[in-house]
Amino acid sequence: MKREIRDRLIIALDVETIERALLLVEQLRSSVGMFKIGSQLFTAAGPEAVREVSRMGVPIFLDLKFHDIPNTVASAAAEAAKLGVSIFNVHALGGSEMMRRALEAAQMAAERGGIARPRVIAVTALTSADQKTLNELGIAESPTAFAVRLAKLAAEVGLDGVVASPHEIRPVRDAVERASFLIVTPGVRPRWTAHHDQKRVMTPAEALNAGADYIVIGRAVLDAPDPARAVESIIEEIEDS
Ligand SMILES: O=c1ccn([C@@H]2O[C@H](COP(=O)(O)O)[C@@H](O)[C@H]2O)c(=O)[nH]1
Repeated sequence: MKREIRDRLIIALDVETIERALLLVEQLRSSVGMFKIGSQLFTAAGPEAVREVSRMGVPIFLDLKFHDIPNTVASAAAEAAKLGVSIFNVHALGGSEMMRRALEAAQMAAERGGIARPRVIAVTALTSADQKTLNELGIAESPTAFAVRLAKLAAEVGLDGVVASPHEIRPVRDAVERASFLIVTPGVRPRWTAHHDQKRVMTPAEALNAGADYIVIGRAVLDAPDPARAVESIIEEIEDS
């Protein structure tokens, strides 16, 4: 059971340098299943950050949330596949053609390179968004209805899953019949941390119990004086729940 929980933890390497990222990977690799490289590290250090972390032999979720015209996203998707990441994502708001082209391009690049295709997942409603945020954008639906609608679109296109807040896990599972549909869930907070800018939050245990395949954790671990100890505390909190 303990192994199973560890495998479902993704640590967000939201740091400024490759050196700090590699140190975190070294400290945490035996405690977590995957590492996420997002906008901060990728903008600071580029694809070399992905290559360096990859050299450490750990799976990577490339969280760049591609959202552009289909041709540009397809080209970026091919590059993501060539980097050998396990998962990358696009914004579902880019629409079905954009998502389909991303999937096809990743498939083709992986076949050409003789490597496994990364799983391609879609961001639904950002976990930092609440009803006010959606209203600002002219969206009257609740965050849950909005996220479920986008998840269904991603599933229809054939994507492998979604990024969804803890509050949308059960509704998405109910709406998408595919058992293998991956749900990756940020916006989780152990009992002992602040919510920061995250709005639709639950604890790690609640998110896993609701059916998340993976939970993503950043600041609760990155800001801790001892990141390895913070991960162990999170695992203990999950086991005690
Ligand atoms: O809807 C989303 C999509 C992605 N994220 C990313 O997950 C981590 C969460 O970090 P915390 O410090 O644990 O809040 C971060 O890299 C986000 O870019 C998200 O939070 N919500």
